[in-house]
Amino acid sequence: MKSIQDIRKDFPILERKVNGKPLIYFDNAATSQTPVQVIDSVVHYYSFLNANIHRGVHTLSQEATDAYEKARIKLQKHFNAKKSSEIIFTSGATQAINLVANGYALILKEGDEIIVSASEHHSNIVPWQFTCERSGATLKVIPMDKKGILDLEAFNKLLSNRTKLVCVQHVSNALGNIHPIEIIIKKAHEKGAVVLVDGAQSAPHIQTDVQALDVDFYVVSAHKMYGTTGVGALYGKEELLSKLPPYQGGGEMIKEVKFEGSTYADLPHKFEAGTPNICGGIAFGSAIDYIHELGIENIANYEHKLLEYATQKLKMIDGIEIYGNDDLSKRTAVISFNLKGIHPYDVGTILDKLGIAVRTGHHCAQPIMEFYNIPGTVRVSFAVYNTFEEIDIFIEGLKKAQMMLQ
Ligand SMILES: Cc1ncc(COP(=O)(O)O)c(CN[C@@H]2CONC2=O)c1O
Repeated sequence: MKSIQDIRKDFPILERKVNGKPLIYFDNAATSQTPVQVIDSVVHYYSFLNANIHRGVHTLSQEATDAYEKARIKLQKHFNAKKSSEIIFTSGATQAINLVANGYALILKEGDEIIVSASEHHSNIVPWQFTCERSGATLKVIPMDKKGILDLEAFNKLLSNRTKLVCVQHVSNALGNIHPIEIIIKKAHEKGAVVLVDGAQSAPHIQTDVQALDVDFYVVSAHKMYGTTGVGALYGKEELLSKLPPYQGGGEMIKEVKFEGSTYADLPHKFEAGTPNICGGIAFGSAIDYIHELGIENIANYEHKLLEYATQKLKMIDGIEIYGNDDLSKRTAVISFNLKGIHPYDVGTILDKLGIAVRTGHHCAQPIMEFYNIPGTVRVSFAVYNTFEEIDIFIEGLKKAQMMLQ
């Protein structure tokens, strides 16, 4: 992998100052920054390719279609899907989950059960509550321990022939814990249940092979993996997507429209109603190229070093409480913590004055905050362009905040 200094040159935003200080961007779990390779892809699209896709007779439309479908193939290869038609472009992980949840709202019935985990992001809880409200199915929750580790014994007891869906995150956005989805998928399949894995926080750091995992649905957001906002993808097994009713009607997704009734397009278009985020999809392909240029293993190994270094420095601060798995080998580079007697929001506000961007609050994981009986946490999350020196500045800033706020 090229040097971190050379990688940083790929991200123009890292030249920014915030409140007169060099930006230290530690909010990568919320959204990653965008390399010039992806920015150039956006500029190129609107400078040379912009046209509506799929049915245009003119050259521009064909070129834009080719670029969009090439990006789909890049995603297929990156996630090792059997077919490119198993990759559905969405506006992000949230829409991808809602697409599946709305379909199953028409399939499930009273007495069926959906299992989620106590660690989920709201995007992988609320859509399933909709599904249950609309179908009469029941939502069950895998509990976690005080380190945020899922209780697999309890999961086994929850599983039954009533279980139709198991929907869990691969990595916790609030704690960074990596969950054992291989075991979860195996156990769920033994009971005939379908598994959706929320890959929003894992895809930027963990190479995911959907066929090896035998996962049924897997969702990602481009903006968390060096792409742009407003685009993501759903992977689904062809045999399941074929049976899933579409929840968005309109152009693109039809074969024939008659007032007496309409027929749907083949995959993937059945689930891609309307004009998609063409530019975002093409730029997503450029983001995948960027990840391959650096090597996802190299990215993860470096981020892990940052995680170890920051954890070791944080643990030396009196009055700090760090949440999540103590075994850093089972974590991505996300650290949620609190300083005794200090509200996370106040810590984040002071760090911002020092040019340091962290996230504070419940991180769209309110059940986790309720479990710990806290209003929220301070969350730092690293990416491949962060440095050990930035961590040192952050630690000094944190100590300053603690002195000011105690
Ligand atoms: C685990 C997880 N699932 C789903 C989502 C939803 O992704 P989209 O917003 O792209 O649809 C997020 C977003 N992560 C939030 C966003 O800001 N900070 C976070 O931790 C997430 O972390």
